[in-house]
Amino acid sequence: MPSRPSPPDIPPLPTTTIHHRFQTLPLIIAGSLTLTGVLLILFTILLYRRLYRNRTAPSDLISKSPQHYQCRRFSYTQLRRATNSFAESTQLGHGGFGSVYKADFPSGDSLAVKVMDSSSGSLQGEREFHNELSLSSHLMGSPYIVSLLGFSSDRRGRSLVLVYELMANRSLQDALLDRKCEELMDWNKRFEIATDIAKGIEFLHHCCDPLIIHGDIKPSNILLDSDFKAKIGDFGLARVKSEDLVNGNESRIMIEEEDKRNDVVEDNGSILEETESVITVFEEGNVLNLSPENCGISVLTETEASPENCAVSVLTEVEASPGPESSIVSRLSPEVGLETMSVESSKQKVGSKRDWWWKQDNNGGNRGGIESGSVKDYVMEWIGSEIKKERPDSNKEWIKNGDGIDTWFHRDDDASSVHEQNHNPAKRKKRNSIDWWVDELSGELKSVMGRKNSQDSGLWCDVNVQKSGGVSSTPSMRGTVCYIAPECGGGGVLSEKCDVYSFGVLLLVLVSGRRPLQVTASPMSEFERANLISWAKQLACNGKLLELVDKSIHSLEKEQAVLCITIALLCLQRSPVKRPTMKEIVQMLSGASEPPHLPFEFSPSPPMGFPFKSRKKAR
Ligand SMILES: Nc1ncnc2c1ncn2[C@@H]1O[C@H](COP(=O)(O)OP(=O)(O)OP(=O)(O)O)[C@@H](O)[C@H]1O
Repeated sequence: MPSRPSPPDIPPLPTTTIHHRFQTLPLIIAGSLTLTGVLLILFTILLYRRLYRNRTAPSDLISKSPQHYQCRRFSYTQLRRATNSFAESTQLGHGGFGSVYKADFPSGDSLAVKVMDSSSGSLQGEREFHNELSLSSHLMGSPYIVSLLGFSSDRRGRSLVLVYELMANRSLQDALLDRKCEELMDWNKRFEIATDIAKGIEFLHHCCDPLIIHGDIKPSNILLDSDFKAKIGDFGLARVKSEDLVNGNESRIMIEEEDKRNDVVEDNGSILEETESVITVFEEGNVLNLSPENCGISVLTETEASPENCAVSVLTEVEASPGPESSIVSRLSPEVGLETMSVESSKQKVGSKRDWWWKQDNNGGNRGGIESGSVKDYVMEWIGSEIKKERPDSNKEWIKNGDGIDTWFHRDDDASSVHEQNHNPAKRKKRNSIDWWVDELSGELKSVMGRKNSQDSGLWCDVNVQKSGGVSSTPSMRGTVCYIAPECGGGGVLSEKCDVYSFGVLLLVLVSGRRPLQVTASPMSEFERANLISWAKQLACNGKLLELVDKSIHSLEKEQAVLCITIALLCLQRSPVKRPTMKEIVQMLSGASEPPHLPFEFSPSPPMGFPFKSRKKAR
């Protein structure tokens, strides 16, 4: 029998191979698991970093390393030693996002050191830090700009410090309004300061490359050296002029907007209707903070409240006639009507509401600071409490009877009436004093957004509005209440004409030696003077410009003073296109061009013979 072929011999697997396979499989699995894990971790880290960067760096500036910037890097220890561990005795002042210290180095040099406050977790200080650094190289070469000399920052960006040249007399705010330095009582010095500031802004707008808009011109950002020569500082809000602005697109939009607004004004003859309000964009870290400490309403004592202080007289009137502070509140409210219109980039009208500023309260959004009630009530309550502190026995009759103050508010001897009677007899629509008082507020305060204590307490309400960093053209930039142009507040478009407006307010402050809004204890009849801008307009209409000049000034050059006020009023025109450029202003101040005429709406009728000799220099 044939034998069945035996199946081919399958060589048995070597036991080592089987063993090896059993050994490598788990290794392979473990290896791929580890690799996947590592990749996942890397991916997560990258994702986190990207998200974190987006959250913290709205401008691409922040992604740049500090080494990118051109000024010197100081070690934190070096600065700490030079400031005696940032001792209070070395503090020069403090702003919304940090304190400034005098740093004395072993070399004998003294510098100013600004420590950005990071304690609140706000990103604004960080933004300003990077903004200043990125612009510093463009700002060199002007004698009218404070030099940024260096910085210090650790790798995690927790301690951010900027180092500047030391300006021995600190800010104009401090020297003129707080310390009332004798040197500044000389008219020539004030005029020189005005001219230097104008030249500084002219440099930003017309000379430096790229052109820069400061965005926050105000006395606390004007610094004075040992000779009281002025330089512009604090470029935390500055930004490069955008292409649109360079190409004139912005002007076109503004002209169109202006034309529309003028139509409205024509319709109803009310300046209040002309006011443009804005949609407010609250950003992280910007909290409405209207605590009394932050409010710069000055209620001066009676001794301080000389007429030359242009003060509001609440106390005398409190005694003389009925009507409590609360009457002021009730009278103020209906008068402050604002048309709310978005000036976001879309230029789309998104809604309309009245009483915008006064009505904003803490009930919505991420605002904080006020527990209940409107800002108006809060501020007025504070004014009231200040008055009561001054005169605890103030007449209780006020509370029962508000007629007196009503009567006062309905006085119609204000500039509007003068103007309307002079220029437009057909439209004798009377506007009372409170209209004038609030006209400017409606423009400036609508964009109020909070920030922490600022020592720029020269303002009606020292609440610096939202600042946005970066030199990009994001529409979230803000300036400071009372100095910010109406069209720039609350996210409006920033143009160099916003700086021109702020310069106008600053010029009035410089000439009058007082804050833009100031409440004092002199006669109630002076209440209309509380708002410097509307008071200046009234005086212009009445042909009494020189009444605005600080009575403490000696060696006054009347012609120059009138020139300054006239330029200020030109700068304060609501229409940005009507405001002069900084180049024109420098020419006016230096006498290189013909002296300007008052804007039509503020000129008395018959037009005030402008008391200038021709100041134009022969070329
Ligand atoms: N280079 C400097 N030399 C001397 N003092 C300075 C200098 N820079 C700032 N100061 C003083 O420190 C104060 C605070 O300045 P800072 O720029 O921080 O805030 P501000 O301008 O007052 O307010 P904010 O920045 O909130 O608008 C100034 O008002 C000024 O008195």
